[in-house]
Amino acid sequence: MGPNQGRKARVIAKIKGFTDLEPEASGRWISVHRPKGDDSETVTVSFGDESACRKESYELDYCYNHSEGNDLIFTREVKPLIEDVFNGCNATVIAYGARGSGKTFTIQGLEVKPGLAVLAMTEILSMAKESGKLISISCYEVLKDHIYDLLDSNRHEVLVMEDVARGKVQLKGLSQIAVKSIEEFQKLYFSSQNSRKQHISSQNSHKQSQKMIVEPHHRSHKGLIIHVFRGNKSDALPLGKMNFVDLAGYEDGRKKSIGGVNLLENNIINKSIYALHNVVYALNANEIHVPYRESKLTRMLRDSLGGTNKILMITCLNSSFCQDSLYMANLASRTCKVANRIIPDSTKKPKSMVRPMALSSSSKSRLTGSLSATAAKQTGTRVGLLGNKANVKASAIKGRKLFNEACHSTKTKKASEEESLTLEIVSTVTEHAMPEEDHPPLQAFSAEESDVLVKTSTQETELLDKVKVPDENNCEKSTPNLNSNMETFSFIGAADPTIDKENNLVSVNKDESPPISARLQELSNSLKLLYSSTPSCLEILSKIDSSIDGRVSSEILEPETPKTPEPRLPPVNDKSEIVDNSCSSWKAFSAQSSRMKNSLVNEYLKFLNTASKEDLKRLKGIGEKRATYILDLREESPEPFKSLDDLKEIGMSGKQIRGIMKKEMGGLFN
Ligand SMILES: Nc1ncnc2c1ncn2[C@@H]1O[C@H](COP(=O)(O)OP(=O)(O)OP(=O)(O)O)[C@@H](O)[C@H]1O
Repeated sequence: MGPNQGRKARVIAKIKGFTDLEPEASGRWISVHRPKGDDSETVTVSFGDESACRKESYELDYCYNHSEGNDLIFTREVKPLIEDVFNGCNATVIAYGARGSGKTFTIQGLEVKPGLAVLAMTEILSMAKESGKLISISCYEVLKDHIYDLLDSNRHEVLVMEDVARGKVQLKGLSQIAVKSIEEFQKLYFSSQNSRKQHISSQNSHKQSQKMIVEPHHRSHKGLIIHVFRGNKSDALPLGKMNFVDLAGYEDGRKKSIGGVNLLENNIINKSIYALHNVVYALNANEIHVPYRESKLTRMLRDSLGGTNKILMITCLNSSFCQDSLYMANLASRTCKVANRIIPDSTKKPKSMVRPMALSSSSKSRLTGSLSATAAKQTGTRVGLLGNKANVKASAIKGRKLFNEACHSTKTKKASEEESLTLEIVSTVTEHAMPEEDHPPLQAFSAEESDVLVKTSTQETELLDKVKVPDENNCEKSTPNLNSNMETFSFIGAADPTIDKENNLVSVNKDESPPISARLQELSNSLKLLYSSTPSCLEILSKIDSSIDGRVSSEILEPETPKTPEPRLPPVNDKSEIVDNSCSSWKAFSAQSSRMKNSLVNEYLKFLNTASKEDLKRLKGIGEKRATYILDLREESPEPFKSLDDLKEIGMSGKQIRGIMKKEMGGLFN
């Protein structure tokens, strides 16, 4: 593996080999410049044939050309990661790129031309045999932000359960099957990856499957997890794991026709590709806030991405002209960059190269799936409420990253260390404040319940007990297969040393929001504080409240942390004093008040975007029907409510919305 410049993720590219249908001459579209040959620290990938007056160039960590095969990529890039896994780290290899760019060929391969996962498994099994380690695998797919178990004949949905305090993730319902030979692995792996169509036709009566039948062009991310244990007995603890992810092909959502592919599905896919790049960018740039929560995939991979774990991003590039490959190379190059690496060439992109990442309006974003809009808003809300400088800084950094052309992280190392230190203290307190035996039960929670902090240690032990290994002496009998009694279990390692402090700390303090009730309470307290220090403000506030109009929703700004006003306050019950002497106080208060209202509006919208059905029904004006409709909207788009105007979509008039907001917010003073 080439030099990594101190970054945890390496971003490389692979130009697809030629198939019989593609003439080799078409490969001239991409050229690679390696200044120091194989030892180049970075390479430049240029697009455009020789006659083109202008070439697009991108800098990446490395690029394998069309004639370089999976064997070479394995030896140089993946093999070193396997050593890390046997030393207790997690590693993740992710292939992404335009449709048909060779992702599956790279990860899975063909029976005669094994892909990286198969080559890795061969090596892992050989190392496990030598060192007496148990190996098991899990296969899953992420379809429209839902995860399904591919080793289970019923394709059960898998739930992501997070032990936020420990930075661990449990994938509840995900099968693990112990494997001892490469043949056994290939049989399981290949059939799991290729058998979805059969599954659909054989499960016609199943509701979920029926849904899939009407969408024959569905695409999904597919993943393989290779689990390495410390020993070879069923009670062995996990040592490390290796993930292989074959992301669904990128396709520009603005194309007039995307070949019959569901636009919404395409947007969800693209959004999750961007989300993954945001996470890798944040990790590479050592940022404090890592936006794991922006997609199901990043949430589920969280414990493999952070800390000392390793990531290999493989950008698969079509060998003949493909605009989507250009986008992907552009994205890869941004992910690859850290603050001190600016590539003059790739910053001069035509507008079309950046538009997919720009902020979009509320209604448009539902179609275009603009990640940056979502990210900025979500983070802003969280940051504003946590009310700490480090958070604000993290938000600012985040807002600038991948999806802002000119800016890069400017956070100094010192600042980062200071922030980490603060976080570490908080984390330690959290750990010690809750004795092991007092941990509440492990809970499965979906995206809408994901703000809840969950502790898992006792359950981990229980789950570990359930790990089953094929009988040493009767491998044939105990080897599970897809159609027989598979040993299905889900667990997370009780003493997994690979979960690092960084990841843990970020989880506790940066990435999690308190539940909505706590967040509203916090705002309520700020308002009460403000009110108690300026009794006359209640009157002013009520005037302001009654003047809330549609503009609030369309002018939602990045919310800021409410601050308790500093200025000296006029005597109680003396309104004339207020009028005469508090012009600047009034301005401060007025600005503060509108910030708080914006915060509340954002919280309200966030709640609508994330809350469970039961919680939704607690809101005034939202009954069973509306709650169900809201959940339906969220199925279609992960964040349907971006401004109060969007509430019109659930049949609420502007007047109703204002009334509801007034009642909800008014309730804070009860
Ligand atoms: N290096 C290569 N050499 C020869 N053929 C290749 C190579 N890479 C890919 N192919 C062939 O190109 C076709 C598309 O490749 P593949 O299915 O891996 O693309 P993909 O990116 O996974 O597609 P999708 O986006 O649809 O998932 C396949 O027929 C595959 O066998």
